[in-house]
Amino acid sequence: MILTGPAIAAARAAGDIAIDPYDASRLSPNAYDWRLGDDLRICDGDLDAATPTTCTETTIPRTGFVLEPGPLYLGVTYEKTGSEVYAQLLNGNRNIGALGIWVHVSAPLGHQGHAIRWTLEIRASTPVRVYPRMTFGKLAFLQPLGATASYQQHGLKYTNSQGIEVSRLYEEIPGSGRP
Ligand SMILES: O=c1ccn([C@H]2C[C@H](O)[C@@H](COP(=O)(O)OP(=O)(O)OP(=O)(O)O)O2)c(=O)[nH]1
Repeated sequence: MILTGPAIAAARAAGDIAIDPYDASRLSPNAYDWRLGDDLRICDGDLDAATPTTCTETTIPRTGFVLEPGPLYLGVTYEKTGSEVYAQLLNGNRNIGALGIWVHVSAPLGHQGHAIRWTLEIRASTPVRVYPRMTFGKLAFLQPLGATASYQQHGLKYTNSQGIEVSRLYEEIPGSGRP
């Protein structure tokens, strides 16, 4: 089941959902309108799943930053969101899709028990200028079914994520160039 906007507001008031900073006017019928954070990492060259990705870091100026087709950009949500009770689905929205922007690459799920500023894997289909703290998509909350589970308790790779993080899949690949 997906939470309605009023249900998201009520769950936040009850302490079951954290959205920081929060702005009630960003609620829509079934989601919260999240924003693009200020920082961006531009991934360098070819990527290798067995090696930590190297990136060039930048801050998106108030005058905007042009995303180009081709490079993979790692961005971050402006909001820190999380819930011990609900799972989350982070996506773009109609406005962002119509600008040819992918806000993540095949990674929409936020686990229960994981409160973070999300890492975004951003791609552009055509050159497009983006601005810090612009609305970048919709965040939905889902009522899970089954025994209680928490990402935090499982101590998975991104448990202690602080802002933008590169893929840590290299930790799983035997003989990889792990640091
Ligand atoms: O684009 C995304 C997708 C997910 N997450 C966060 C939320 C989620 O709770 C966590 C783990 O996501 P996922 O389960 O997809 O990670 P994984 O690649 O399977 O790694 P792990 O082994 O840690 O589960 O990462 C992001 O920051 N950005």
